[in-house]
Amino acid sequence: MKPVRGKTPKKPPPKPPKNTVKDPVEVYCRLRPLENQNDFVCVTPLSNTVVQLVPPGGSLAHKNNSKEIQYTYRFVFDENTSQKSLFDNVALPLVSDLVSGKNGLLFTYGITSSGKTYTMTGTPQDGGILPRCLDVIFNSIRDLQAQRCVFKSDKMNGFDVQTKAEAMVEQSQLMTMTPKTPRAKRRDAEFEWVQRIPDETVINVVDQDNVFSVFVSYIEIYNNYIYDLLEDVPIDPIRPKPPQSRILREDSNHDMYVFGVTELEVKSSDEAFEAFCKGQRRRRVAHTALNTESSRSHSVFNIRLVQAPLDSQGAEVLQDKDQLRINQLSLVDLAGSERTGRTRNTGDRLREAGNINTSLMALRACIDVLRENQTQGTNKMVPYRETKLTNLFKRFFEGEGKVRMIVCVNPHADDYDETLHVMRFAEMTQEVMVSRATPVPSTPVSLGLRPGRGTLYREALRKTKEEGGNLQELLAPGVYSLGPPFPDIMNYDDEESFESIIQVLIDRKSRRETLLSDLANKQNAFRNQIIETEKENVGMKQEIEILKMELEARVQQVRSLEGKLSSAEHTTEILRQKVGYYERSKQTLEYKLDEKKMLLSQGEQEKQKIREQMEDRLVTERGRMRRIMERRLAEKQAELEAKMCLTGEKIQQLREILNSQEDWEFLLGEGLGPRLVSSRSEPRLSHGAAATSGSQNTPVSTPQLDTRLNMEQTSAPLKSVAVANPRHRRSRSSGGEKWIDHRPPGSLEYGTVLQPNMKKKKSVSKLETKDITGRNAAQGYVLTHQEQDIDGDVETKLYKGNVVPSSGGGAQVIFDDVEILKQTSPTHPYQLRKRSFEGFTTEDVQKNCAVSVEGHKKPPTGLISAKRIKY
Ligand SMILES: Nc1ncnc2c1ncn2[C@@H]1O[C@H](COP(=O)(O)OP(=O)(O)OP(=O)(O)O)[C@@H](O)[C@H]1O
Repeated sequence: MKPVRGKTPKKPPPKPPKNTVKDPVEVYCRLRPLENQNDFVCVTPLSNTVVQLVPPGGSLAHKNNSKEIQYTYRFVFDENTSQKSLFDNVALPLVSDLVSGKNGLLFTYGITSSGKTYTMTGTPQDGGILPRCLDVIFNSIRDLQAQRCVFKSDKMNGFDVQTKAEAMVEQSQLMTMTPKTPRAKRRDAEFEWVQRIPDETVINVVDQDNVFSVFVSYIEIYNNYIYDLLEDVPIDPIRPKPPQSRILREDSNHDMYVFGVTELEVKSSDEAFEAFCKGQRRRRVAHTALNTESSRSHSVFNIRLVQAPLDSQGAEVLQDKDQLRINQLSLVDLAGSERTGRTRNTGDRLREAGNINTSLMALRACIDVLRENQTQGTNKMVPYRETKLTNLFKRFFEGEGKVRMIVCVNPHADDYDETLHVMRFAEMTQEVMVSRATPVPSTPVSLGLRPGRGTLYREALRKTKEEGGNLQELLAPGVYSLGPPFPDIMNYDDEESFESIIQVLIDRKSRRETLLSDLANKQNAFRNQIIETEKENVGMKQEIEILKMELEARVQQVRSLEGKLSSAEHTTEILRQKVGYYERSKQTLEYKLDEKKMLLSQGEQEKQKIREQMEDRLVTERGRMRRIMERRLAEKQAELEAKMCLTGEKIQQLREILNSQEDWEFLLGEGLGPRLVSSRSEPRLSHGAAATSGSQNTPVSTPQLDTRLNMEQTSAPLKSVAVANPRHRRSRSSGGEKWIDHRPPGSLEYGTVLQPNMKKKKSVSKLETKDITGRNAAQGYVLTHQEQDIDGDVETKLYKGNVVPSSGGGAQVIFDDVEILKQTSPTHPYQLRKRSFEGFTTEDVQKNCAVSVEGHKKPPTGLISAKRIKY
């Protein structure tokens, strides 16, 4: 049968369903020893699983009064833990898984100088996890390694399988393509590594019917760029250029891989470690040349183990690509997790630190979402795509296998704040669950390959070698043949030939019997196995039925939830539209409000302007008024002073008259007639000339009211003016008294019954001296005064007084009553408004009357302007 070639294009077999059993991410804590034993520590292990953080004075937490915090991990390794012990506990199970066909991820995490690199790489004297992993892998697959180039990368993260002959051709091509150059003198550090003490551990679970090949790749993620550290392109230290970065691609299994990365097939741990050293060297040179810092990058060392079953004879690898098993152990040394603020970086360093943080933050974010999805049943998208690092890790978190993390801690008190973040994140990481790898038999039963064939073959090979047998013979027929080929029989008569044929047949018969009995045993075993499998099958079927029912119920539940979700989405959409509408309305209103505010402020400004103008005008007006008033005041003062001067002069004259003790009769005897004196400009003892002009100038329609009629002898000297004597006052009620009814020309008839009671009267339009002096003098006097009031009505005032003769022959009228007649309507044309004397409404009348009514102690009842009347 022609073997199936690895290059044959074939559809990959469907992936087996993912294992539902899940294990948490295992987190281990390692404390490194202090550099200076006298330094303060902030981290102390309390037990194998618990570690305690105590905030030192000066830390943020201490300022916030935080207390000590305890974190629990799968195991806590104190500062005395050896590299070997750590490896055995943490990494060895991952190596064991790898050779059993399972994936694994191990990463170290912590702040700078916490011992990540020490844990991962270690020292030549005491290797870390990486060299030990390589040692143990090769210790375990030592004799089971495939010939070089039997497995050949298909450049798409997979492998093809080649025959031995093809592999040989490939090898020779490789050798010619990469001629061996004389190795440069090893540096001391590398030489030390060559002399390292390897780990002797061997894993015994390795399938002896398989062959193995180990491939390693080494990449660095720096500023979110991936660099191939095993690439054979020299770096020019004089004119350094950044190396070519690599991209990530997805393979046919939807796993991410670094496209075009150099993957070296290594046949020993030394060779593998040399590749690692080469990568380290390249990393160092690149970082030195570009003046960057290697501890700020993440380094990923991938070990891929390819295994395939041996063919039925146990001699060669089965030429079936589908039977290849490719598993990976990734060892990751993450960059320091310190934050930018603490390191006070600038420029490129800041960007670098930012990128470290970005990828570490992205890792945290992925872990947070994973936790949430797993613990709360949500289905949020995990942001693996955020960074290259998380994208590479996706296959481990989403696929099957083990994920382990070593959180490295420097217990130094100065690092407390950063360490706190690291430990908190590490503890949370433990809540993430990863599917356990499904146990898959290394050689499928369907292939009908006999277990142990590899061992048998190798044993036969060893024996043949030892016994000096024909190796070719052993290799040619295979271990399960019935024996060596029939001898060539040239002559059938030859006895010896028959003998040898008989011997061969006997051997074959006995071998056949052995094989038959072996077959019968195998059949029995196989039958039993089938029965067992059948039983399991029945159980599984029942289980499947139950699961189906559960699934159906879940599907219903999902449908109902989907319905709710869609209605919620609908509601959300409506609400979103409403919010949009309100937002727009708000904007419009805000715009209007702004406009109003603007108008308001303009109005305010105008108001302010007007106010200022008015204030200016007021000030001007006040000034103007003040000037007018001052001028008037000055005029009045001057007038008053003039009056005062005149009054003083008159008083002086009066005093002189009084002092002269002349007889008043003498004055009357002079024959001087009385005359009407204007009271407006005259004092009580008026000057003759002034009195005459005052009486003549009074108009009829708006007469200037005289409240006193002082009838004096016109030619009398000034000193002859009489003083009113109240004792001389006569009563008007005496029925026989004679009245002078003085109506100035132009007076209107008032034709009412409300006439003053005057039996004897003499009507005059102009008062003569003789009317009130002498023997025929009247005793009463009535002055009719008419004027228009503010309502437009005619108001008639009848001023009544008594004529009192004065001692000098003159006479004086003393007013004691006024009647006011007012025409209010056509039917009652007149109405007596005031019956009794109520005082006088004009200032002049009051003034003169005040003198005339001297002697009254009280004003008459109903006096209108009592205060203005002097007694
Ligand atoms: N467990 C340990 N025992 C002894 N020495 C240790 C241990 N851990 C770390 N060291 C020492 O501490 C120093 C810093 O360690 P290391 O370089 O591994 O830190 P790191 O976390 O990798 O730092 P970076 O992030 O800068 O790469 C080294 O000199 C290392 O030898």
